[in-house]
Order: sequence, then C-alpha cells, then structure tokens
Amino acid sequence: MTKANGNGAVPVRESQRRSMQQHAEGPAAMLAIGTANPTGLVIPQDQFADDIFRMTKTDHLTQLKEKMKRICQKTGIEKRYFHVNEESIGANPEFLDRKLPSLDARIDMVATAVPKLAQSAATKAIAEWGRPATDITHLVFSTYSACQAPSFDLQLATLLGLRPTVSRTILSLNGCYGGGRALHLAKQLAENNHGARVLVACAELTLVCFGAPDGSNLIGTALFGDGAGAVIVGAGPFSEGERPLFEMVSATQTTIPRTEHVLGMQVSRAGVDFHLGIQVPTLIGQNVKQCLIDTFGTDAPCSDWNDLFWAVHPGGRQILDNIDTVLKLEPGKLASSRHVLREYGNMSGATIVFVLDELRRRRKEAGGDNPLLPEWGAMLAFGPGITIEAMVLRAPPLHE
Ligand SMILES: CCCCCCCCCCCCCCCCCC(=O)SCCNC(=O)CCNC(=O)[C@H](O)C(C)(C)COP(=O)(O)OP(=O)(O)OC[C@H]1O[C@@H](n2cnc3c(N)ncnc32)[C@H](O)[C@@H]1OP(=O)(O)O
Repeated sequence: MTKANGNGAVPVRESQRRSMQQHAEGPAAMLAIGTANPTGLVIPQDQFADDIFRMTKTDHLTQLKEKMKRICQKTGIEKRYFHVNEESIGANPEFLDRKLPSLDARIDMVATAVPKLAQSAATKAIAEWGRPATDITHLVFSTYSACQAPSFDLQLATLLGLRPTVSRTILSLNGCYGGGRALHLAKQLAENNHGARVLVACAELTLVCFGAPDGSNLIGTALFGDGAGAVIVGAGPFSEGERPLFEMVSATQTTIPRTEHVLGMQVSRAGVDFHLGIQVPTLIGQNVKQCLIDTFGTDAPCSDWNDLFWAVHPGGRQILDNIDTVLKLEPGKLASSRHVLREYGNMSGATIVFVLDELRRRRKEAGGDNPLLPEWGAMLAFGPGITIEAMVLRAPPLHE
C-alpha cells in the first residue's frame, strides 16, 4: 500500500512511475515507408477482360465478358499486378469452380507468398529508417489472407530477424480499412510505450478470393490487385537520422450504422468469398464529412477542405468522385489516390500505404518546405462494416 508522506502528498507507486514514464513525447509519426508488388503477372486494364476470360476458360460467357469490358473502362485503372498466373491457375483447376473445395490449396500458396511480399516492402521501409531491424519493438500485420496460426506476423518477424520479444498483432479480414486500422493501432502503441518503434505491414494477394468471373464477382475482379506496404511508426524522442514524414495527430474509427450487409468477406471451402454492394460509393459519400468533423473536432476546416492535403484509400473511382463532390475538393487534391488506383488498382489494406508514399514523393518534388503546401492533412480508409478509419496528419516542415 502507498501511504501519505509527512507533507500530505501521496507518493507515486514505483509501478505507477514506470507506467507514467512509458508514455512517449508528442504524437506518433510515420518515419519510413516501403511498398512492393509481385513480379509474376502485370495485366493492362484494357486487356484484362480478354485475359481473365481466357485464363479461366469462360470465353463462352460473352455477355458477362462485355460487361467486364464496360466496367474495366470505368475503373480509372491502367494496370494491376498479380501473384497468380496462367500456369498456377492451370495447375489448380478447382480455383475456377466455387463448388469444389480449394481453400487448402490457396492457403498453401499464400503461406509463403504473403510473408515474402511483406518482407520486400518492410525491407525497404527499414532501409529508409536507417536503424537495425532489431530496434523494432512491435509488429502489426494486416491481411485478408490469414487462415493459420502461428501466422504471417511470426513468419515476417523471422524473415526480418526481429527480436523474439517483438510484440506481434495480426489483423485479419479487415479488407480495405486494414491499413488504416494498423496505422491507428501503431499510433496508440507508439504513444503509450516510451521508445517503441512499430512496424506496420499490410500484404494482400487476391489469390484467396480469385475465381472464374460470374454474376457476383465482376466488380471485385475488375478492381483488385496484389501489393504490400510497410511503415515504421514511432514517437519522440527521435534518434539521430529519424525524421517524421507525417505526424499522426488524432484518429477515429466510425461504423456506418446498419451497413453490415453491404460490404463483406467470408472464408468458405472455396476460398474467401466477397460481396461489394452497389450502394458502397453513395454510403461513403454520405458519411465522410461527419466522420472528418468528428476526427478533427474543433479544428475541422469545415469552410474549405481544400486547406488540407489528402491521403484517401481509392476503393474505386466512384468512391473518389463522390468524396470530391461532397467535400468540394479542387481537381488534383486526390491526385495521389488516383495515381495509385491507376498504376496498381485496389490492393485492399495495402493501398493506403502506397498513397502515403506517393503523397510524400509529390510533396518532396514540390519542395518539402514550400509554404504553399498544406501542413495539415487527412487520411481515410474504408472497408467492411462499413468502417471508416480517419486520421489527422501533419507534415512537419523539413527544418523543424
Ligand atoms: C489473374 C487475375 C486475378 C484477378 C483477381 C481479382 C480477385 C478479386 C479479389 C477481390 C478481393 C475482395 C476484397 C474485398 C475487400 C473489401 C472491399 C473494400 O473493403 S472497399 C471498396 C470497394 N469498392 C467498391 O465498392 C467499388 C466502387 N465502385 C466504383 O468505383 C464504380 O462503381 C465502378 C468503377 C466499379 C464502375 O463505375 P460506374 O461509374 O459506377 O459505372 P456504371 O454506373 O456505368 O456501372 C458499370 C456497370 O457496373 C455495374 N455495377 C457498378 N457497381 C456494382 C456493384 N457494386 N455490383 C454489381 N454491379 C455493379 C453497373 O450496374 C453497370 O452495369 P451495366 O449497366 O453496364 O450492366
């Protein structure tokens, strides 16, 4: 028990003191970013309908193929990267028939491919960070491919040579908000553990969802691609050489009520089934402003959202268009998101890391200290729930 001392003050318990010292100085920040894509197969979007119907032996479904062509033209995507290729599809004919069990074969393939892709992205982030991988204290791994334990987080820790004491968390099936959720969690871990350095890794392979085109999967098949992103997150004090790219000032998670049925994923004997409701872009457009007001609080720049820089998950072209409209954004405000959508498609949870990487590249090109560049920004990611992860960002001037 702790007793009052002579002058009436209550001494702090040793455990309390330790816990108080555990808090970091200032908000967490992203310190380095890395991305990677599989090198096996790159499909230009204007060729995608022909390729996918040929590869899945469904060329006879002419109406469906025409619809796929119409959708592909409207996606704002130019190309996508995939781990699967004609050979691996040919070797696993059960992938093309949802009535046949194929989960085991898919799990076998992602078991090595997902951690390897995450390793490529993480190695780049660690190299940019400049400190040894053994200085990483926490790992948060997000993916929709995890169906095993121990899982990809342990495999990645081993591949990177992290310490056995690294504190691991795996986030599964968070879909497109997985990257936002992992960054939000990393912020809380870094701010509440003095000296913590958190590796966020997101790796997504469509292999677990992939199937022959049918009436229910056309939109997903036209939009999604494979990729991995990694971010090192830490809070002050910063060591020499560490430089905050984006401070993570505040964050919220919002679930749009009664939308559970609109967007979802489910593990089945035939892999991971997914459902993307036609209302998704409208629902996100209707709810995004309130969500931002809640995240910014009294600092919300309600009069003009153009005062901010933007890192928005490009879930689909229509989602970006609706956000542009409701927030009255000037052309170019979502340029980093549209660039990533164009070059890679929707890589689910990993996509937001690509957007952040592109954003910092563009800001650097424009001259990091350019006073015309907004200092404050917003990050948004959406996924099943419908869940919206939002974060207020600050890009510190280079000389700070
Ligand atoms: C080797 C290759 C391997 C490939 C593998 C690929 C595997 C897939 C893997 C999937 C992974 C799934 C992960 C799921 C994760 C959760 C997703 C998220 O969290 S978050 C975010 C998820 N992202 C989204 O939710 C996508 C947001 N949507 C969009 O951005 C746009 O709607 C658009 C770009 C798709 C079309 O542009 P838009 O201006 O709307 O153009 P139009 O109005 O002209 O429509 C064209 C045609 O499309 C129709 N149609 C439209 N929507 C739907 C639908 N949902 N439903 C059905 N149909 C739909 C529409 O009726 C029309 O048909 P028709 O009259 O011609 O017959």
